Amino acid sequence: MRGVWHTERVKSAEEELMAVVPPGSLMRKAAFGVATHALRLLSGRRRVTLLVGAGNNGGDALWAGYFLRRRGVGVSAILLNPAKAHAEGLSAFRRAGGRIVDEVGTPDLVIDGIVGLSARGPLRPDAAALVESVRAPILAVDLPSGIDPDTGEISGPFVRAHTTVTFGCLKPVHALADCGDVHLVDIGLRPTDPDFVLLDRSDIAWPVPGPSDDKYTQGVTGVAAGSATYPGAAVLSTGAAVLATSGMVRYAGPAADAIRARWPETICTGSITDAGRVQAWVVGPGTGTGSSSDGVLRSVLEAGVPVIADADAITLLAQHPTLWDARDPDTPLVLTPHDREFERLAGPVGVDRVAAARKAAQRFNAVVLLKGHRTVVAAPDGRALVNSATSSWPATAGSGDVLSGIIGALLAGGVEPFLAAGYAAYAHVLAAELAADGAPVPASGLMEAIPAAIRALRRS
Ligand SMILES: NC(=O)C1=CN([C@@H]2O[C@H](COP(=O)(O)OP(=O)(O)OC[C@H]3O[C@@H](n4cnc5c(N)ncnc54)[C@H](O)[C@@H]3O)[C@@H](O)[C@H]2O)[C@@H](O)CC1
Ligand SMILES: [K+]
Repeated sequence: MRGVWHTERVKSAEEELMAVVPPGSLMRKAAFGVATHALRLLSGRRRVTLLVGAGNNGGDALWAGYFLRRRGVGVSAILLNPAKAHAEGLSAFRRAGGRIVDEVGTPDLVIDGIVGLSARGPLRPDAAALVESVRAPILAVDLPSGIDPDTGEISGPFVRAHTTVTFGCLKPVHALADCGDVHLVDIGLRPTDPDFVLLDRSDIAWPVPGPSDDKYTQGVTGVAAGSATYPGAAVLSTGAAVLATSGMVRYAGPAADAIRARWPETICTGSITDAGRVQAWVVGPGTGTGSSSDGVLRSVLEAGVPVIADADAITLLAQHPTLWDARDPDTPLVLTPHDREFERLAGPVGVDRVAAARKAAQRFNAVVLLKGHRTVVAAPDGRALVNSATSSWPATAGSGDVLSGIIGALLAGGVEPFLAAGYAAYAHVLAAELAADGAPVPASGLMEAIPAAIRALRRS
């Protein structure tokens, strides 16, 4: 599990550290890390251009230029604001034989030291024009300039980085925006209590049966999904639950025939009232928002077991707030909105997706999984994680139905709701990657790759 810290917290941790280390040493450590990664990217080629802004980010770039010069690399620097360029960095760079130029030229690598942690908003026109003229790969110092450090928002021209070299700890931009390959350089910073986390494969403890388990003890997943119009949503959600657990899956709803035909191991009933006992309910995919769906959602919320409410269930909760009263406040609930569903429920997502999910999680006393290329999971107790897609293949019809089934299986297996949502998001992305293998994949293919994804997770 890797932590991510907001820039204000990073800056105060840096200030504390700077007070006890020799002046300038942090910047030189950071810059040495930049130069090391630049040499790797250059792999023998020898021309670098630095884009140098007015702050310490530019200072890092100039010191990196100094270290590169000492390794015999030809380094030129464009000073965006010559009067405010970092004084020590600039004199070291000049001493080492670095040149000040006006144009990017044709280097093998460009180092972006335009702005770092203190920047807000897109690149200004002069910087944007320079970046536009770059043809070489760009190594960003700390973060790609023009992208908001705390939210990853892109609101105008920005740097497309091949690689980002950052210092001390990860900041939100590294989890929420495309920074290329991200490398972390240790400068001695040791912040605690991250603002949110990123899960690694090795963090995921998928529930597996033990010698004394039977089909019931592993948790029975109930699925209340699908309709005459959308039986496929039920097939995908139920199938995902079947493949994500070796416990039992019960289906209740109007798509029972389709489920029986595709998933013979499922216990099917037409109605939620005679579904039997389950340890978690999945509700919402493809149910529609009519009065019978409203009744089903009410019954599920009253059942007193963990619930994952997806798709139409979210719209129903937004349309009929009295439905919330059906839920015992202690009943764990996971909501899995995409942006439009989120807006119906809690207002516009806005630019800070983590803050939006966190606020909604507190308001609804539920785990909120906000879907996207970067999926955010937030818990009512303030915990949050971000799970990045490795491609956009999961953005396909029915993909969300599959995700809901995986979450349901994990909830039924006793995984706590925040981690159930996080593990499911991770496995979902991995299944999509394995199934796609470079070509479009339908949601049914993604679903069929769930066992391969779990196998890969358990091997790591
Ligand atoms: N504080 C520390 O201990 C360390 C800081 N380091 C570096 O210092 C950076 C932070 O430095 P600073 O706080 O000086 O700030 P920045 O280098 O992020 O730049 C701030 C400057 O850019 C201007 N600016 C803000 N938004 C802009 C925009 N959109 N376009 C153009 N200019 C803009 C500001 O007016 C200010 O002059 C980090 O990102 C990192 O690279 C590293 O040297 C490691 C140690
Ligand atoms: K930068």
